[in-house]
Amino acid sequence: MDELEYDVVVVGGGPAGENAAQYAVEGTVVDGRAMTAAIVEGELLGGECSYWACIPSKALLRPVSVAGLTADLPGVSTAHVAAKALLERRDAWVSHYDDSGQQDWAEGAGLTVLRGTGRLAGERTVRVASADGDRLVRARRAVVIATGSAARVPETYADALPWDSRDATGVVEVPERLVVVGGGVVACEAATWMAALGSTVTLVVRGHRLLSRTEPFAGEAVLASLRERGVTVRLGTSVESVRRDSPGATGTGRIHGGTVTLATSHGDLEADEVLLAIGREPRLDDLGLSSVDLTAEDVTSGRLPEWLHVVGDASGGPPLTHWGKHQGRVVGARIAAASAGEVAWEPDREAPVPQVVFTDPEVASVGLTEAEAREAGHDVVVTRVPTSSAAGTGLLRDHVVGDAQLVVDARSRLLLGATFVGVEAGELLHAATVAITGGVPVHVLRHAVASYPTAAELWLRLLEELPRELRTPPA
Ligand SMILES: Cc1cc2nc3c(=O)[nH]c(=O)nc-3n(C[C@H](O)[C@H](O)[C@H](O)COP(=O)(O)OP(=O)(O)OC[C@H]3O[C@@H](n4cnc5c(N)ncnc54)[C@H](O)[C@@H]3O)c2cc1C
Ligand SMILES: NC(=O)c1ccc[n+]([C@@H]2O[C@H](COP(=O)([O-])OP(=O)(O)OC[C@H]3O[C@@H](n4cnc5c(N)ncnc54)[C@H](O)[C@@H]3O)[C@@H](O)[C@H]2O)c1
Repeated sequence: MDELEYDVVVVGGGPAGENAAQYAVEGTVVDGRAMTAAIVEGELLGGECSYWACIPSKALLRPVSVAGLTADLPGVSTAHVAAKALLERRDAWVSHYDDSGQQDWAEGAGLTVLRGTGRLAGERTVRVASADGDRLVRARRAVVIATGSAARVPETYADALPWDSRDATGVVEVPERLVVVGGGVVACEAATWMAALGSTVTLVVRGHRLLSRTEPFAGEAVLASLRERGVTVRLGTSVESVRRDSPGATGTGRIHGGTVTLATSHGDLEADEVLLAIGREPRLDDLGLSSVDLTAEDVTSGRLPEWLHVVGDASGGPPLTHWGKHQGRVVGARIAAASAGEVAWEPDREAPVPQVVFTDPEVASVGLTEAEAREAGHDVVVTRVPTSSAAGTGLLRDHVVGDAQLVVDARSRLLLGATFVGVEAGELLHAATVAITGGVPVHVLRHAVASYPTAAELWLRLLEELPRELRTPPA
């Protein structure tokens, strides 16, 4: 069997793994020699994000959102979604599922790409299996697990071959009637683009609200908007069994067989396809963890030997590309510093996790919700204003929906969390992330002047709503 050796071996070439490898080797010279790293990738370099998740979903959603905007903006003619052109835009953004551009990037960054499936085969050792045979790859310094996550498919659904998020982002055949199970991010975003492509969408949600990890007002705004665009949303509804006529593995994005019948707690539903969007799980099975006496739980709880690291969705942390990339940069820098006998600098304050849900209206949040902050024992002050309350947001379209909210700790005067719903929500969020990361007290934040008339003036509205005693420095 061929044997290879690198300083760092990263298993999984998604955004998290790519960043870990890049930061480990970038400019790092040890004993007069540049650090080397290999990325082991079993499918497409660039990972789920580039081909089946963030990129195709946002390529599909942006024109839908712009078309909605033109219908609400006098002075321009109203645009309509053209399904074929929309799917072509998606295909262009996923480079027609060809990763040669990513391969070029990796080589340019000095990284070696090993094609095949990686499994741990003892300490600092990865066995890479491919059609050309197996290779044993040894890591002089570190191995990084960056294998991402896979959609959850419970037994109840398995025989019906439901769509998962890969089918929804890679849609080729648009089902006439689509049932989406789940009320989270994938469900809300996919319902938006599938309805725009012409499906009659029914969202079946087990809980009593959408986007349950965000502030209730955010889920309510998305619920109203989905209903307005013709999506039927059934809250508090559980799926008890699923039956399908002649299921068939027809390929990603194609309808997987005949009519699907879902028996729910509120009666039967029939559809041409069912999209399962009920969460994801770290991809840690079949990774050879037992060869180093570890379990999947050891990995997700961080109980790892010093030579082994985990980043991205595989870590069990927030399954978001930017978070996985951040973990990748931190771990890569730690490996680089340790190789040089140094310790990488890291801030004391834990970085907050931002997220933008690209529904229309957008939902953007960072840090703690009001409920989470109270549960954590903070002395909480909440300030909330309509998103329409700044001239800069009002100018952007005729009907500005949604609210913006800050959650502040009254004792420290620090921002604990922020939620923006509506126009420019995703862009308004970063100021909150900066304020939390930098520990900027709200009485100082009031002096960060936003230009008139931009959406950022919403910050002024929010900070003006704070109680007077929080608007000036403590005596
Ligand atoms: C529909 C959808 C939309 C999303 N939209 C967003 C968004 O807008 N913004 C956002 O921040 N996040 C979004 N996410 C989440 C985002 O896709 C993930 O958080 C991100 O892809 C995780 O990156 P990763 O590198 O950890 O894993 P992945 O991107 O999953 O990459 C892991 C890589 O490892 C490879 N691999 C796995 N096992 C092995 C093995 N044993 N050997 C070799 N290779 C292996 C896989 O082939 C894959 O290429 C979305 C997710 C979905 C499902
Ligand atoms: N814009 C973005 O940042 C973006 C977009 C898409 C996905 N993502 C990431 O991908 C991850 C996965 O997304 P997701 O929507 O699949 O998961 P999610 O965790 O956001 O939502 C899952 C939903 O399914 C429900 N659910 C769980 N088990 C169920 C069951 N057995 N039956 C019925 N309902 C059930 C949950 O209550 C929840 O409403 C998210 O956590 C998110 O971080 C991010």
